[in-house]
Amino acid sequence: MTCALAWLVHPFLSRKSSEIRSSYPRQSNHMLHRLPKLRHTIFGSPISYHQIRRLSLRTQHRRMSIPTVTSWTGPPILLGVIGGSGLYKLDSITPVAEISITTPWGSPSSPITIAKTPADNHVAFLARHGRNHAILPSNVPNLANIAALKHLGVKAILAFSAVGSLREEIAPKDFVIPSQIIDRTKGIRRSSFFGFGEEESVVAHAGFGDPFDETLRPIVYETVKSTLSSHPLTVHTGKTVVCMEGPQFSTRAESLMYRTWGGDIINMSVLPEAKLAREAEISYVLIATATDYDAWRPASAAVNVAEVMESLKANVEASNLVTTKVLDRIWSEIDSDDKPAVKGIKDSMRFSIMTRSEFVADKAKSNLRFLLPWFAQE
Ligand SMILES: CSC[C@H]1O[C@H](OP(=O)(O)O)[C@H](O)[C@@H]1O
Ligand SMILES: Nc1ncnc2[nH]cnc12
Repeated sequence: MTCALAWLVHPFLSRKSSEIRSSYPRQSNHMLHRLPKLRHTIFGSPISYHQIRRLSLRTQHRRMSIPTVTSWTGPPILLGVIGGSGLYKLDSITPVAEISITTPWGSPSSPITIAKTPADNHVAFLARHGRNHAILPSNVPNLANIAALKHLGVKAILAFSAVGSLREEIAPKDFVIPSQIIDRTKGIRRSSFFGFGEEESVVAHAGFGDPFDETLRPIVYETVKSTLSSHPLTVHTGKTVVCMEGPQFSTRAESLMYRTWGGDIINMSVLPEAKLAREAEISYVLIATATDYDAWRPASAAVNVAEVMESLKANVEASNLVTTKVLDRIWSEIDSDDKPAVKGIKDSMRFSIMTRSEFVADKAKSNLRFLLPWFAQE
């Protein structure tokens, strides 16, 4: 049944291939000539639009009619968007290129789409569970996702997540911009760029008291609220998200316990994503969309995938509407290093790393410089 439902809601699977092809604007060679500012390189050498065009035709993504590149030298990409369940692409903004990046921590969940907002700002989008939703929450390559976005120059991430509601007043289809997190993951996900792998001998303790960026959170809340003001739903903020391991949903006893702990909503994805963004010195905000009442309501059936899917379609439509406004609004808060949302986090890890650089192995240094270019340079 799960498969059948996934098939129904998945935007690619549920549509004919001809529809998919035509949903992306075609860029003729002529149009590409009219974008002189977009310069791409492959292995450091500049390549022409004709080469990009030829390359892209060789890939499976040619049906999207956007070039596939391995690095980006076009306009700055200050904002990253991570799409969650149901949000495998952004329909409301214009894709201009696709980037395949490999990081010291592997490849991201999906190729990264560079897309243009209505105000012509370039943002990077990736699908957390992959475009075919084939990656379980416990298996999401969070380090690669965050490192790839940071490497592209991203200063803030707007993440989307489908969540269960632990409160009567948060109804399915409501939006929540949470302010706190309770960690109920089970230690099976790597949750730090430090202390593991090549970076085993590097100790760092990032501050995480306010897990979401407190400058951007109220701005995102106000923008989402005004964008959806005519919709029959409520936008909440100042709530706590419980992040559980999954993939199974909670028992009724667990769901009731999370309520006594102060949990308001529950998902399986915000961690370690938010922790890794903090270590990468990227401001992070979550837009959560409620899909169900989890398992705490005595008279209601406990959540199942069918219930989640039912809300998901409306949530995805509303999320696409929200992105048309919120991306440019966030951009205006991060377009210079003097803005509080950038200033507050830039260089913050300089004061969190305990290990002196002379004790760090060369490989660990080069890996960490992919993320934090200033690391061990002095
Ligand atoms: C599809 S129900 C459970 C699944 O949905 C949420 O995913 P995401 O946060 O990526 O939207 C939740 O965290 C679980 O991974
Ligand atoms: N009830 C729930 N528990 C965990 N993650 C979810 N994502 C959507 N609904 C959820």
